[in-house]
Amino acid sequence: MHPHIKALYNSALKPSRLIIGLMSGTSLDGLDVALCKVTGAGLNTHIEVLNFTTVDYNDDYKTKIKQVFAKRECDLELVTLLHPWVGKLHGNMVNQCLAKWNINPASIDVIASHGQSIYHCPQSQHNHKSFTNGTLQIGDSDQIAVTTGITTIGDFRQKHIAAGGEGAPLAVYGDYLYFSSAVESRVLLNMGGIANLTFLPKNGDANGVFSSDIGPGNTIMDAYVQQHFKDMHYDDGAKIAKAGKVNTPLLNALCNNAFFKLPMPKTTGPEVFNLAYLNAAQQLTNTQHLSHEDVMATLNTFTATAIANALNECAEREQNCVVYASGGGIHNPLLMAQLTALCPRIKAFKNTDDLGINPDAKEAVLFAILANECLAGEQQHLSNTAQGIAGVTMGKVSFAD
Ligand SMILES: Nc1ncnc2c1ncn2[C@@H]1O[C@H](COP(=O)(O)OP(=O)(O)OP(=O)(O)O)[C@@H](O)[C@H]1O
Ligand SMILES: CC(=O)N[C@H]1[C@@H]2OC[C@@H](O2)[C@@H](O)[C@@H]1O[C@H](C)C(=O)O
Repeated sequence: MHPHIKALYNSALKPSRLIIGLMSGTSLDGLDVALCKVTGAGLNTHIEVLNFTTVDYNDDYKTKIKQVFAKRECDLELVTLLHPWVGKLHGNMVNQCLAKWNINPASIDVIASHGQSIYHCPQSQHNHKSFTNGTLQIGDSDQIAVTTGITTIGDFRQKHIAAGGEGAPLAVYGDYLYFSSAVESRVLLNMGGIANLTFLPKNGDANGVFSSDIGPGNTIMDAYVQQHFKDMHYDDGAKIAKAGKVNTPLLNALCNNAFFKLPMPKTTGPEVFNLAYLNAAQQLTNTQHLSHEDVMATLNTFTATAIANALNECAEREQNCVVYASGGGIHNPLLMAQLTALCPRIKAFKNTDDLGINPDAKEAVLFAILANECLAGEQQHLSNTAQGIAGVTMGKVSFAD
């Protein structure tokens, strides 16, 4: 037997494994690195996050990725070069974290790497009759494995697509295994660049479970701030939005998009919700003259409205749903206040902290769970074609040498 296969086999047999989850989201703020002790598998999974950090990206990374990010047309040579370059960078970032945490790389069973999404196009979004769904993540796992010396499982989304899914949201698998409750109906709400939710009705009935993107999270607000406010990446504490007034015609135009009319589950991305989307809505409503504060106030309310509509749909399906939020949006006080006001039928708004997972680390932890399932899961517990949940094991294995 190849020694790497033997090592993986031994890892799979252990009662618990050390797995580093890596997530690089659509906000391009940094690489989330979560060192997890994962015990068991399937519905008996237990997670302890031993260390978590976000390694900030420098301007060079952001500039390079933005040249190809969510762009229908771009330099294919640059995409080809970025794939190994991002992988190597992520590998180096893991090495830095391990050194800082004083952890021997040999003690890590595997790295679980999401990579950097650069384009996402479900069938509902592209106009090619001869294609189904597509998504592309760069940051080659072979580079991470060779750079760190640690076996790396990556490229999770392609199997989902191969099995008929849209390649996202994958959160549903980990959310179901880790957060479902027999006594409480839960909605796991993540507000990163794009907002998504997982609906977990109480009683553990897997047939009612689904996960869906629901609209922009921070993506348009971030893009607007970056375009108009020098050296700012986002609207810290919603200070800009709080100083403005919502423009109703612009808000209505922003809310008028085919994506919002599709039933859940569905996926989207910054390919749709971007500055061009805002510009088109401003032109339509003749609101190009608005102050930056008024635009940000309107964008904040647009984001809250789209999220609230989806949460209210969940509240109609199950009474007394409790929302457990995660992602950078939880740090936006205006967004959170609007959500609470717009969702009177949601029993309570909490953070995943209340369930033992740091809300900023949640997505990186989810990929650690997916890698754990790839390695030690005995079978796929969740499968529901009608809800876009492919009953497959995801992830590709890269060895260090
Ligand atoms: N103090 C704060 N005030 C307002 N907004 C904040 C604050 N802190 C973080 N955010 C928002 O959270 C964003 C980062 O969120 P997060 O790291 O969850 O995104 P991501 O993982 O890249 O996204 P995705 O889940 O779509 O892949 C920031 O760009 C910003 O918009
Ligand atoms: C293609 C892609 O990277 N999609 C991300 C993005 O960020 C949030 C939302 O859009 C979600 O669909 C997905 O990530 C999470 C981790 C998921 O798959 O569950």
